[in-house]
Amino acid sequence: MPKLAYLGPEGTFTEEALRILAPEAERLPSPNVSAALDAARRGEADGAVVPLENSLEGAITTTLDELAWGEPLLITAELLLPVEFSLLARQDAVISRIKRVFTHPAAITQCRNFIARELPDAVVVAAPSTAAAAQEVALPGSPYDAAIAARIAGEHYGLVELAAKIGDRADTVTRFVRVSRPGSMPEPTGSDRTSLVAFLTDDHPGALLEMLTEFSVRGVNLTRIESRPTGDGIGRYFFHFDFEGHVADARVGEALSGLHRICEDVRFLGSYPRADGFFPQIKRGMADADFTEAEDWLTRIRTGRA
Ligand SMILES: O=C(O)C(=O)C[C@]1(C(=O)O)C=C[C@@H](O)C=C1
Repeated sequence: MPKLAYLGPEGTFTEEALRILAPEAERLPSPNVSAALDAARRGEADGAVVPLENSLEGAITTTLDELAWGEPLLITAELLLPVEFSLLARQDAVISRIKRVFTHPAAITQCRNFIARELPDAVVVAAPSTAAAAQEVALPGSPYDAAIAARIAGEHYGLVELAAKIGDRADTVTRFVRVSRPGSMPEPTGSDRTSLVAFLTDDHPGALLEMLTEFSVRGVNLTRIESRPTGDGIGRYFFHFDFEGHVADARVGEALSGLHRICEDVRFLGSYPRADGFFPQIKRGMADADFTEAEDWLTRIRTGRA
């Protein structure tokens, strides 16, 4: 039975994602995303499940940076989880008397309208996770009056639900990934995604365009691009890419080789089945057979057999 670290404690959305991605796994709650990934790196767990992006808020930057800089980890699976938030408090609480709210920063962003409308005078404080907030609010002497978390966290920590579905949008989803130490990779399915980070050699006009061209000329469709600061000064960025296809696909392999040639460094973050099951249309001339045929043609020319 694999052991997977996750952003805990019990009752986080990440735990819900883990239960769906790996129902058989033993669960190791961690206090934050970095700790969950470190548990996987150190071998205390066989892998980890962490949030990567949200349909309303965008990238979970801690996860992006951890995957870019720390000891390499590979994404082996992804999951899209609808997220619904509740306002949770101790027994007998009333909304009008809530002055201090505790929750994860991602939840603050996703419930901005509710907070402005229903809790205009409340101070909202960032918690390590939504479930950590619920756990804290349940303590008798807690300085917080309410938590914003999943309903299940309220049930788990004995809180009452003062308001349900308080997110700004009903259709918000968070994308979670399962990661493990480099080793075996999921086989291509035809409905795959690949992730990587690329570091520029130097800053020059068209540097990003040159990287994008490596994808574009091979018909590789990007599904996410993100720039993140390198930390070396204002204006210094590296890039995260998610795109359709598997590293075993010729067009993806060629795009990766191209990036490797023009970038200072490229870190491969894994090829894995897409959660939405979408099978992309492969552009004319970009299927594996087209690459093989072109390679054979070139060999015939080079060996004087054309
Ligand atoms: O705090 C949690 O419950 C989490 O699993 C983290 C997290 C996130 O980082 O985005 C996950 C889903 C929601 O978008 C809000 C918080």
